[in-house]
Amino acid sequence: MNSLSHLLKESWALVEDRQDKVASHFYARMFLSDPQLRDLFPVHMDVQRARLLDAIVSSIQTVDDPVRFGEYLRSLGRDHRKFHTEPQHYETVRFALLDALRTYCGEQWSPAYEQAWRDGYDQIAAAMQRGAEEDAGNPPYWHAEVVAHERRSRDIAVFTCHTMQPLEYEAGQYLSVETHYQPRLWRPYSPANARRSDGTIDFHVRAVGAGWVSSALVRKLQPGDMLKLAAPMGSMTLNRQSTRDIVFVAGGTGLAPIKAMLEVLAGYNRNRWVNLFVGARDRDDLYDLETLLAAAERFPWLQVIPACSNDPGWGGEEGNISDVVGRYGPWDNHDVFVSGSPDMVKATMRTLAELRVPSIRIKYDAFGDM
Ligand SMILES: NC(=O)C1=CN([C@@H]2O[C@H](COP(=O)(O)OP(=O)(O)OC[C@H]3O[C@@H](n4cnc5c(N)ncnc54)[C@H](O)[C@@H]3O)[C@@H](O)[C@H]2O)C=CC1
Repeated sequence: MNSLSHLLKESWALVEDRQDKVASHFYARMFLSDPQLRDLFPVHMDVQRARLLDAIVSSIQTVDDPVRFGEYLRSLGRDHRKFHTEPQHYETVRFALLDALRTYCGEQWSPAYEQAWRDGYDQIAAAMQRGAEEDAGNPPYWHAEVVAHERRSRDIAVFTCHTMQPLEYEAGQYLSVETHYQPRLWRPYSPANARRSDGTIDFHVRAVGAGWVSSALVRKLQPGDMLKLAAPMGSMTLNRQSTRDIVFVAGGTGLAPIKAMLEVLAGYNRNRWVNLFVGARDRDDLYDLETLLAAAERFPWLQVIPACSNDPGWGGEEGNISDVVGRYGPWDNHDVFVSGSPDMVKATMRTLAELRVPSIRIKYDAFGDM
């Protein structure tokens, strides 16, 4: 660890257990110095409170690996164009961040910490601004009209929208979505299809307890509604050069990006065997099984293994998908893609480690509950 990242981690550890208070102070300072910034955030700040600070702190802590995170930060900068972020906003955030840290570290704050946070923040801000500049030819976000909406289970919906301008993304990536039912709350979802020439995109969404956006997308959204979609992010994409067989592991609506990659493979694959493991709580939640089984009939290289974790006797594999994939191994010579809740991803990574799958062959994009 170089000294910059050591100083950042050491100083963050001093306030980590009071991060709620650090966040409140940070937002208060930010809105005080630039009241117009308040308009960029949702009405109910409690939902948002942890997000921006979390993102900054975890980004800053990656400064010791600029190659790996450079692209991530640039895409974050592109994504932030949806907020109409201006260069002076980065200054305001920097001021508020340092003030919050200084206040909560108290006497333990030192000039070395101050310099480390300034340098770390400047590096991420510069990478994000570069990303935003490179994307200047695209709109800050895309308008899309909902053209179809279907409830597939108690709380899962599949809907299709049509973007007014072309939106380029790679199968496996995600983009943030905003609906007028929950203004200024952006949540990430993955297109569930390869890019189409007609500009339509499918999304799979489950309404989860506190997820206001996901609930609105499942329960209120209807054809004719408009959505905003921000720039694509994420690195869970296919490598066309690879000749290795593939294992896809999907938990719940984490199936969406995997289905998009499967569609891309359907266009060119001849000789890579593909095993698709799909986990759901019960039979009702296997909301796309018929389409997947039809694809397996059509493509001899595809095998679909569905499993239910909470539906004893449903007639197929039982248990968490992370365990089911382990029962079918070894997978040490495969490219593996994992998509689902953060806990599902973690459990699957443990199984894959036990099966000695090299981590360099595993791709995942973990993002929080939606
Ligand atoms: N909608 C989208 O476009 C995308 C969604 N996701 C994520 O996928 C997740 C989908 O959630 P739900 O549909 O509610 O899934 P869920 O909670 O119903 O879980 C589905 C299956 O995943 C496995 N699983 C869940 N928790 C596990 C654990 N702790 N250990 C091992 N296996 C576990 C089990 O096999 C379970 O049956 C969300 O967290 C979402 O953020 C990820 C990528 C894209």
